Amino acid sequence: MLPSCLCSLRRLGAGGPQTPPPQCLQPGGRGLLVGGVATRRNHAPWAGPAPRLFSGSSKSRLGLASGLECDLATNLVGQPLVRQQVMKGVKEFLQNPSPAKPLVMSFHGSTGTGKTYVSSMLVRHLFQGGLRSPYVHHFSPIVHFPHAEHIEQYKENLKRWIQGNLTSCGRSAFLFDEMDKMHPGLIDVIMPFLGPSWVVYGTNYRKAIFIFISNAGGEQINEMTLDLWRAHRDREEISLQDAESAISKAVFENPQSGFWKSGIINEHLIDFVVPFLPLKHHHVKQCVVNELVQQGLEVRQGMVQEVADSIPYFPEEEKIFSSTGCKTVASRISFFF
Ligand SMILES: Nc1ncnc2c1ncn2[C@@H]1O[C@H](COP(=O)(O)OP(=O)(O)OP(=O)(O)O)[C@@H](O)[C@H]1O
Repeated sequence: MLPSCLCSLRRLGAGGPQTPPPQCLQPGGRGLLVGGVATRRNHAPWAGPAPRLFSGSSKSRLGLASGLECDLATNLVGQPLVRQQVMKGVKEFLQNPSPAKPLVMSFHGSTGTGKTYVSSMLVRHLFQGGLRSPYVHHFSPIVHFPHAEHIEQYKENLKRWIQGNLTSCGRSAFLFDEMDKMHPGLIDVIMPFLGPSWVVYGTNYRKAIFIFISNAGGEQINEMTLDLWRAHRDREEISLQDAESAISKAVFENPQSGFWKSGIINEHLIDFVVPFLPLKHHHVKQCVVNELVQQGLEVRQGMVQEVADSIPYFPEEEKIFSSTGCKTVASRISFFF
């Protein structure tokens, strides 16, 4: 049973106007890691309380989780397993004032299935300002770690960046996009931050959130979903265990993957491996409707059908699952409107 629909509250500013986060804000607290180099030092020791959103009771933290749950239920199309897994992780984590380890989730699936969408939804509910919050750190290999020859420097910078920001504010989130494009070996530098150890370099890192996003395992998930469809079974019947082992195998066997031979996988540091399933035609139609509503445009069924029909589907013959998920929906609407 869903909680009463509170999801519009934060979007409308239920947390009040966008007040600057009073706590955890330290000089140099916003900065960018450009080309693997922090543009501002961010290591100021900070003894203040956690950000407002995290400093309340476990009840008020669970209120944030309810908002997320509602948003996922209302806007995320065709991914009940994702909803279930993400909410399980977030609720358990927020409920516990003293978590045993950071929350580490890894999102896998083919393009346009909602990985980035869900991660930004998650941080929007948990952090005022969402992706723009100074406590949310978003890394993209192409932007932040572009040159393989600088990997040692990147490792040092990344470790210092995480350490500095977690020393300043333990309730921070770190998003690693396009893990399949990350240089193998780089990500292992953050291993000490992902485990249950109480203190690393003098700080408790158990309250952080780490999210990895990648296409790795997407083909295997699609294949498993297709097999279910051929067996006349629901795509949601995909077993989490099977999906997890297929994903682990796929990332582990790919020498291009950021997780290749990674201790993060070996040491089982990921708490939730979240498979994003390929979307069907009717899901794409729902994405079109959502997009029209969001853009304030009139929803005309004929046009919804046309946009959904214009997207490529696989397998070639039966055309069951969208090859690009809902990714191109927004850009296509202008052609048909
Ligand atoms: N399951 C979904 N439910 C609702 N909207 C979706 C879903 N999947 C994708 N979308 C829409 O498509 C857009 C692109 O999706 P998103 O960026 O999350 O894809 P992705 O899985 O991260 O893809 P990629 O692997 O290419 O980065 C989203 O901003 C959202 O509007």
